Amino acid sequence: MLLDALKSAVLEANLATVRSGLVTATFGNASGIDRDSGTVAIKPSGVPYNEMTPDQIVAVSLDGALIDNRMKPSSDLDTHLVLYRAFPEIGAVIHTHSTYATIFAQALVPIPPLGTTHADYFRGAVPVTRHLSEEEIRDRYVAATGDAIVEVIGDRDPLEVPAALVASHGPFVWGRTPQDAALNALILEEVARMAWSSMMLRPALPAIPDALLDRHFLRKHGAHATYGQTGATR
Ligand SMILES: O=C(CO)[C@@H](O)[C@@H](O)COP(=O)(O)O
Repeated sequence: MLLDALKSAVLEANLATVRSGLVTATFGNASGIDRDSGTVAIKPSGVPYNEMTPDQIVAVSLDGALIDNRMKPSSDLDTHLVLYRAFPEIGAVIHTHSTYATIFAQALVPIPPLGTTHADYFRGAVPVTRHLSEEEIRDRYVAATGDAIVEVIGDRDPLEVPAALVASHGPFVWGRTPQDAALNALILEEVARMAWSSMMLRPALPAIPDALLDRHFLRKHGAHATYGQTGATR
């Protein structure tokens, strides 16, 4: 993908998080990667979304070297880079402080799969990371945040659980494309809100048959599906 096209797609994903009500002020950040060149494009740090332009999107290499240095890259850059290096399947990463997902992150509670809406996008609970050690916080906070996400996803397919809640911080979400990641970030907030409300309505919730959850996920993302807005292509 040409760098200009990648920057435009990344800008659009950043603006989609605003339109979806997932970010306020300058919180959050979206990035995308062109796997052929190993170029990552990410939101500039601290720039108000309503003033953001494609040429302000910052390009860096997968090891973090600035390709163009007109703007300072997002302060969460190293988290995004850790995820791109660990998950070669993904093409975009989005971080938000969306309200309900952040409630679960602050409460250190995974988002449970309480319904088929969840199952359509996330295979199983959306996990919460561990807290970072004092040394990690002091010496390599942003990169260690990415390490904790990779650890909590473990050996699962990152495209089957395209999100994790960073303990006491907020969600990081990903997908095959910036558009896919923006949709996953929106759905994550929706299922977090549904789960929180269901848990308030009925604290002792009945279990859902795994067969129902699996059917919904595989129906949308079966082994030969194309992820993203268009859903399964089977
Ligand atoms: O996670 C946080 C702050 O906790 C960041 O998303 C937020 O400050 C946005 O920083 P950037 O503008 O991307 O550097």
